[in-house]
Amino acid sequence: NPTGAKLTLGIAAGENELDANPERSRYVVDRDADGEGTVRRRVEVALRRHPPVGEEAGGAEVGSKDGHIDEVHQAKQQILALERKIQELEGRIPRKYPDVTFLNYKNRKRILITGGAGFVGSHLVDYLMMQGHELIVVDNFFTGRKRNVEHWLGHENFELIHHDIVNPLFIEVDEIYHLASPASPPHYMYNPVKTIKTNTLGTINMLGLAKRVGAKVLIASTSEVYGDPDVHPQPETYWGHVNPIGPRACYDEGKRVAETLAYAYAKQENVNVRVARIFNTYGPRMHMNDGRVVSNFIIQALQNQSITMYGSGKQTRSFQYVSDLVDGLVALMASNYTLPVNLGNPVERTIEEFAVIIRDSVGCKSKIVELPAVEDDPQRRKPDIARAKRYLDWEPRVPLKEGLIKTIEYFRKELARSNHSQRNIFVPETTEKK
Ligand SMILES: O=c1ccn([C@@H]2O[C@H](COP(=O)(O)OP(=O)(O)O[C@H]3OC[C@@H](O)[C@H](O)[C@H]3O)[C@@H](O)[C@H]2O)c(=O)[nH]1
Repeated sequence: NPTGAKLTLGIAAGENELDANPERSRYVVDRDADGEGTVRRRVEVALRRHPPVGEEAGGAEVGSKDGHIDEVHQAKQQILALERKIQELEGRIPRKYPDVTFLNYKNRKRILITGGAGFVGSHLVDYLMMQGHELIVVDNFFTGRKRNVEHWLGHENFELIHHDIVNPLFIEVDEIYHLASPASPPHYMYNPVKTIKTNTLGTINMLGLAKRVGAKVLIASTSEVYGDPDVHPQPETYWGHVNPIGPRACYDEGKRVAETLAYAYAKQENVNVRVARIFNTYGPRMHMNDGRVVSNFIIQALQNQSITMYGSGKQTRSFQYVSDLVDGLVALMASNYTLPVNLGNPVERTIEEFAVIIRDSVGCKSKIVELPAVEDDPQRRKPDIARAKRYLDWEPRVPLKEGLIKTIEYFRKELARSNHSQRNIFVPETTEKK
């Protein structure tokens, strides 16, 4: 609560009046009179009808003193529950924003981040906000969540717009980080047409906006443009090996078109573009139901469930921690380098090794089970990051073990939170074949 005003619990019918209230008592939770009235919640608590003494013939029992005590006790319990809820809500409203750097008008940029409420986007928001820039976050909340950016809500440098970039957007900005798109295979395969639209129409809209207002635009592409690669590790000069009609094509080909569009706008319309090919990334704020290997394995391990390996587990990936990616994105935007740049951690591991690392890091006894392989699953993946090193002076700094500790801690809290609010076992989304 930025104003410092206290939330208070007001009781429309005070405790002493409960006896006299025949129908319901209404509890109104409101702020102190701070003039804002922004948080206002009403909770109606249905009470058992308590007729005034003597209302019912021979009803001495109903209106008895014991009945009374019951109801007062019940009401007290409900008040306690409400008070706990208020404490929880108060905790969620930041009392104070992090201290952002002050930038003067000349150095402060207006920056649009599409998908800014998502996993990667929200970390980038934090970084750029701390640097003192003005941020406009656009998200359709398909996979993004308000929770990821709620700590900035109300800040004078921050704006959140619920908008789907498949539709045009007319705003004035200096830079655009175009991150919007589902990125987890089960999510992007869930609605392939929407995934293609986001990466084609959405990208056209962002490039059109960049052209109109003269903004620099960074397109978030992916290691998936290399498909199931027959060159290893993958340099940016490799053209890839993608099945254009397979289940992953909506994303792989969508991102390939996004890159093609970027360079077409650069050539024809002089738009200043940057293209980041992002390799597998993990960290806090991944959705529990993300469905990618990091979140699935950690959640399974934390619950002592079997760790689900798709196929033999001999396929490889290279995992980068999200803060390294954010550094790379910012460095790329700031650079003069316009060709695609791989951003990923080149330490490669098999998925089986990865399962063991997670199990050991969590310290559980989960079995590692083999499920049917995923169609068109890339078999080897490792970025060649020579270009990023040379032109951005960038390379990942966070070792896997260190990043995993933070990520496991995050998922531990997420699980506690979800168990508290609903069920006991959380089953991560998997592409397990039935
Ligand atoms: O529960 C699981 C989930 C996944 N896996 C396997 O783990 C590997 C990694 O799978 P993920 O779903 O995490 O991610 P993928 O590498 O397939 O795709 C990712 O590539 C890079 C990014 O652009 C995207 O975030 C995403 O498309 C795959 O071989 C997959 O089959 C499992 O063995 N078990």
